[in-house]
Amino acid sequence: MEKIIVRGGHQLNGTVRVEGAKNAVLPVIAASLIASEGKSVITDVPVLADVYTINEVLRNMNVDVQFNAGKNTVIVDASRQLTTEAPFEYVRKMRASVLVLGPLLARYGHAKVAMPGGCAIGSRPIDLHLKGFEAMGAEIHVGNGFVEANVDGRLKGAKIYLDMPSVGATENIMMAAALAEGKTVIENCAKEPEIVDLANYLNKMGARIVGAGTETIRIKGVEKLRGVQHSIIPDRIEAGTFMVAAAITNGNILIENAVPEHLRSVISKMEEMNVTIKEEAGGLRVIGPDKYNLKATDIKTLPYPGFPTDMQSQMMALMLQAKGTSVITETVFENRFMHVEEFRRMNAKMKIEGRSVIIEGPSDLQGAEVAATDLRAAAALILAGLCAEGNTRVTELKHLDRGYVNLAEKLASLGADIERVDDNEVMVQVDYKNNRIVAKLS
Ligand SMILES: CC(=O)N[C@H]1[C@@H](OP(=O)(O)OP(=O)(O)OC[C@H]2O[C@@H](n3ccc(=O)[nH]c3=O)[C@H](O)[C@@H]2O)O[C@H](CO)[C@@H](O)[C@@H]1O
Ligand SMILES: C=C(OP(=O)(O)O)C(=O)O
Repeated sequence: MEKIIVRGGHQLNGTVRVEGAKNAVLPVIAASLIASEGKSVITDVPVLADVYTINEVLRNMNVDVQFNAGKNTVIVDASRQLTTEAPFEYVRKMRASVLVLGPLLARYGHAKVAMPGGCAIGSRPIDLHLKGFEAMGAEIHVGNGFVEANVDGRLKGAKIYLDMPSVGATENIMMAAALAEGKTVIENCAKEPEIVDLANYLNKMGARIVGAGTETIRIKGVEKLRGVQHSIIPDRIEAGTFMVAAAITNGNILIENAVPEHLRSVISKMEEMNVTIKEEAGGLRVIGPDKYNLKATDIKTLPYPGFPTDMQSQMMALMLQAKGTSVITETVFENRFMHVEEFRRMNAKMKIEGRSVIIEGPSDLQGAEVAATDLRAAAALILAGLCAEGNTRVTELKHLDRGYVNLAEKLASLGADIERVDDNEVMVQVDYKNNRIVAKLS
């Protein structure tokens, strides 16, 4: 079993560049299914396991997908006749596979996708996606582990109010509505930067979408969309993860390509904790205070522009180092605290009370063997390892590889003592496409 070994106690300094956003590239690649003419050329694509998975989902439907990982480019040609199914083997690996539902339904009037189950962070139903399609005239049938959607002719534009601002439902409905007959209005929709990126992409393809990034998105359906070029926005969660790496090690890191406007809630909370953050031409500079000058604070995760749930576990690692009592309340997912037990194995002083975690800091963290429970938990445990005494061994790296490109290598380039090793603790390099070791480095 592969693991990452971190030996704590090193200050991180230097420059690091963030990749294109995982949560933007997945819907953008899914949306490429709608283009019945031309090729889509997607650039700034991060080389992640999830990108390989979404590419496989599309190939399985007869889409021609070329991934040039060296150039961070995916070229999608969906102009031939496609099949309209996504089996469980893909949805199980990556829930974002359900994002093919909207594009397929809009283009072919039919889609069949395996029902995603729950996962380590909560039950994660897709009822709001399905309600949206139903409002546009689709018939939905759920059975035998699949959801099947059908419509005679084209979907019809509709007024759709989302009970909660779901990112995936907003994306799926927006993609479906782009090809529907007439006008669709989505109210109480998600406002994440990744929604805006997807709307920009669809508009370049010929869609007519306004209001992305606000509570109400209006879409005038068109008959056809064509392939275009699009570059993916930078990953705000990867940027936030490096912000914590600087803050937790009393380091000084310039995070290139970070977009400050996408990180306002994270910046403001870290500033409250005494972290210095400067916007520079090249990106964001983050300077951590001495361990005993990090101040405790409270956070509550919320839909954007609130504090992102995808930064919750990394902030928890930082709060373990802060002086005083910090409280984290998770309101987006019902069960995103699996990492708490792992932190406890590292001598963290914290307890769960309902949807909150109460952290008494600063903890004298001790290295231990810990298992990643989801991808952000993987990053958070590595971050805690950066300031723990002794060796921290993080296992279950399949979660990490879904969402971070070479995190260990990037942290090492900033001065961390960290390596990825195989069973025999020999340092390795990994091929994310085939999920196997390609080189032993020591
Ligand atoms: C690939 C991707 O972009 N993933 C992100 C996306 O996930 P995802 O799109 O799955 O997250 P949602 O915004 O849909 O989920 C938010 C909440 O709404 C609930 N819900 C959602 C849909 C639905 O039909 N019914 C329902 O009840 C979910 O269970 C959850 O409690 O947004 C999350 C919230 O910012 C992030 O943590 C994920 O990293
Ligand atoms: C929860 C996440 O992703 P996903 O929705 O793909 O599981 C995440 O990126 O932290």
